[in-house]
Amino acid sequence: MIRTLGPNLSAPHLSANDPGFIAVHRAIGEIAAGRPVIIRDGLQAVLASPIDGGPILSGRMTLTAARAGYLGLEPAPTVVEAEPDRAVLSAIAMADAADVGRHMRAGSIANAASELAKMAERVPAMTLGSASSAPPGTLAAHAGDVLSFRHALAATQRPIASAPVPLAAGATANVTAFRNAIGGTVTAVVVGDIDRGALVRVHSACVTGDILGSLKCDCGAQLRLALGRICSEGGIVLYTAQEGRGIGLANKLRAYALQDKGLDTVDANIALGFHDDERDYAAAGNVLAQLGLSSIRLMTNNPTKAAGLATQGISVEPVPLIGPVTPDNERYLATKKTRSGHHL
Ligand SMILES: Nc1nc2c(ncn2[C@@H]2O[C@H](COP(=O)(O)OP(=O)(O)OP(=O)(O)O)[C@@H](O)[C@H]2O)c(=O)[nH]1
Repeated sequence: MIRTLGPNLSAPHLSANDPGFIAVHRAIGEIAAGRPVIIRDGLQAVLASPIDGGPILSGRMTLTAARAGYLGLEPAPTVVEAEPDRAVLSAIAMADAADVGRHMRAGSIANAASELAKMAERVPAMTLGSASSAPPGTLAAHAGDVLSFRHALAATQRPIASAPVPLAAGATANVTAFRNAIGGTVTAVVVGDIDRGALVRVHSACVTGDILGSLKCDCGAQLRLALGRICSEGGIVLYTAQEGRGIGLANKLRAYALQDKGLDTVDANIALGFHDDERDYAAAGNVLAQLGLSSIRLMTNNPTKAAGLATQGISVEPVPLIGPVTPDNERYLATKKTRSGHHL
């Protein structure tokens, strides 16, 4: 049983109506579309553009601590200075080996640039240019607001619509779409009367496993097992939009390509500049609280997930959820056990 010390009371610095929050939301859209944005901090202002899709602004590019460490540099946020060439910079940002020349420790603007790229589901490496060269109308966001954004966003989940849905797993669920201030969803699938100690699965989206039936992971099998259990015993599946452990589908497919070259699932994430797991459980905790639950039996083998929900003020008793081991997912599951500490 994982017990909490109390709800997470640290107040977000931003609220969804603040101009700073709205500016970051728009900046994420710009980066997702491959357009540069200005990032300000105090009197400083820098133009930033994603290496995977945006224009190359110069040979200066941000790297996360994870990517810097992977390249053999000090594992700290870094700015490299290289030839202003897409192939050279892309190799430094995401190839499995690359030579880095001049580099220096990154400041808050470069950190915010990498964070914006992550939130736009791009590789977290941004080329940097002079803000004075930005075309009129270029969006600007403040570095501090970028770095506070996720925390503020998690508190904005609201139920939008509900309907009964008959499930192949054997019961009719009440399905509710929760939406946050920028449209991100958590889907709550509720069967039966929910009370203290309810059986809950907080499932991270996996298009390949859940929908396509990929055999590389155990996600689809776990989802079906969890739906089967709530249909027979009552409970909740929260389907959260955290594809690829929070890096997004395109980056997960990049990670798969690196895995085919020999990296395991943890190192593939790190090679792309991400943590091995980019998820947090603030949105899921927020939705569980709105469903009136402060104490749950959580179907998971992942101690980080149980601890993540506990920091949101939910008392968690983990319940194992073991899918079949197959030749295709054997290595993936072994890595989850030995490197990510899953109880398998
Ligand atoms: N980055 C990355 N994500 C993956 C990979 N395989 C599956 N995923 C994603 O991992 C998430 C599921 O995480 P898992 O670690 O399998 O399981 P978990 O949810 O942490 O743990 P359980 O609660 O025990 O299932 C989903 O978002 C999948 O899209 C992979 O090789 N790389």
